[in-house]
Amino acid sequence: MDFFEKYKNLKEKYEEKKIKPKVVVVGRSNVGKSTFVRLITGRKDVKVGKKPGVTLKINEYDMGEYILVDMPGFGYMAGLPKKIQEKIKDEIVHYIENHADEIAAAVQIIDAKAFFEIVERWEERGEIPIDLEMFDFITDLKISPILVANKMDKIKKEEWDEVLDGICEYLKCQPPWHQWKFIVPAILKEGKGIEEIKKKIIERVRLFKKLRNIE
Ligand SMILES: Nc1nc2c(ncn2[C@@H]2O[C@H](COP(=O)(O)OP(=O)(O)OP(=O)(O)O)[C@@H](O)[C@H]2O)c(=O)[nH]1
Ligand SMILES: [Mg+2]
Repeated sequence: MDFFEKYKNLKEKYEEKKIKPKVVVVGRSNVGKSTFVRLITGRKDVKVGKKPGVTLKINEYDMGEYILVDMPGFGYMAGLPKKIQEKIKDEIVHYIENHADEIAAAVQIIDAKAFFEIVERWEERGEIPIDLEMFDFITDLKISPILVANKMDKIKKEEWDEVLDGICEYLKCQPPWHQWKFIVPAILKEGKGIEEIKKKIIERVRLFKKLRNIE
């Protein structure tokens, strides 16, 4: 390979890297972020686990059209010192801030059942629940959200609408939930909801590229 060929390859590689949009996966610890990443990438080496705090590093996966970014969980993690929790949250916030103009979408995953308990507990203390804070943070940066209400298997089918409408209200969106295209109920451990999320990711990635004249 001569010098120019080598240079051309490098340049192409660099440009490819530069223009590939990112899709970040965020959520509290143990909500199913890595379960989702494992499903969508098909990679068996993505660790999932019963204990919170399984993923402590930011991991990037090349999905061809975009880069998928698996984040550590934010918020309380049993057995993890508060200082480390704060450090992780700062890392996530900085990553998103520093890459905001490259992020085509944020897949925010919540545990639909635990969500209410946690939100109420924080509000009683007069604090802004971290899930809502994260949602506001993402949307303030003009990043398109995909909110995945996971672990719906823990909720009776006849209560689904009520629960999803409740989540909607917390996000300051008027119910009914299904008028909002960004909310997806899911049971990721059974692969349910994954196709819907994939479709939404691709829609947003393509729109992102179109608006920026990429390709
Ligand atoms: N009941 C139920 N459990 C699920 C579902 N999806 C994932 N889980 C379980 O939730 C636990 C946590 O899953 P992970 O994917 O490791 O969660 P995470 O958000 O990556 O967690 P951290 O890396 O600790 O932040 C595992 O035991 C999963 O099997 C679901 O749809 N329903
Ligand atoms: Mg994880």
